[in-house]
Amino acid sequence: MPVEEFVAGWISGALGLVLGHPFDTVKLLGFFKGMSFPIASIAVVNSVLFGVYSNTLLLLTATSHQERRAQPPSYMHIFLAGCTGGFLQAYCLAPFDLIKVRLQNQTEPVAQPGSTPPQYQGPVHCAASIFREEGYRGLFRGAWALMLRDTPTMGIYFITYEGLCHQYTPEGQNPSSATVLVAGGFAGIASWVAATPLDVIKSRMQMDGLRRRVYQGVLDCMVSSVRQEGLGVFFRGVTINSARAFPVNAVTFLSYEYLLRWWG
Ligand SMILES: C[N+](C)(C)CCCC[C@H](N)C(=O)O
Repeated sequence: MPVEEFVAGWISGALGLVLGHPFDTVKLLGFFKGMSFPIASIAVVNSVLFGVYSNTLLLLTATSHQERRAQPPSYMHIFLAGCTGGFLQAYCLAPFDLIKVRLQNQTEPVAQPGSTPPQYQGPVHCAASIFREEGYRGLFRGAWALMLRDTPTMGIYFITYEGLCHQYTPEGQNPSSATVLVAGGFAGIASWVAATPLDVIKSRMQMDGLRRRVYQGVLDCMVSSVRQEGLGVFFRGVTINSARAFPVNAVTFLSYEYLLRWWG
């Protein structure tokens, strides 16, 4: 099994993440400041995404990453490989994302003298507390919504990227850096716009269970959110998600492409 894609996915994901971090922190007005935890989690998650995507394409089309420029796979195959990558990465992402959301939603200031300390002191403490209070399954709270969010939208992600690269690149050549940046940026926006409704639901499910369980499941969470707040609830955060998605995914795809060209 070719491993370059896993490594390239890891490094490129980390670079994109460094760029997107300020947006991510603003998004929930939280104080998720440390970089080491997100870097560690993106290492796993992005390498699973790109590694599984590329190896699924290899299975479906019997072409390696290098051969695919000359023999481009069909959009159906790209979509299926993207969905497979998205599904598996969502499973790996679930506990990390849960911890991120729980930490970002803590509004108490960090350890001020005299005040009650925040419930979670950091990522490791947060993971341990969830495990203690909500069990192993607690670490996967919201995982279903996350899989529903990422499976189709990672298909959209790769289709947009490959489609735009194909459109602006002469037959058989590698796309230029500018093309990769723009195609990557728009791939990020397209998939985030499509993912935002389930992103909202996912975050609510992840916050549920802290005190009293409010939602019975994904569907119940959707229905009661729409009843209380109207359909607009599904677009909450779509602007900030898109603003973040462009630079993050432009850099992610650029470094991914260049690392693979460099090694291949
Ligand atoms: C599928 N979904 C839209 C959720 C994400 C697509 C892009 C993933 C990228 N690591 C990022 O953080 O932007």
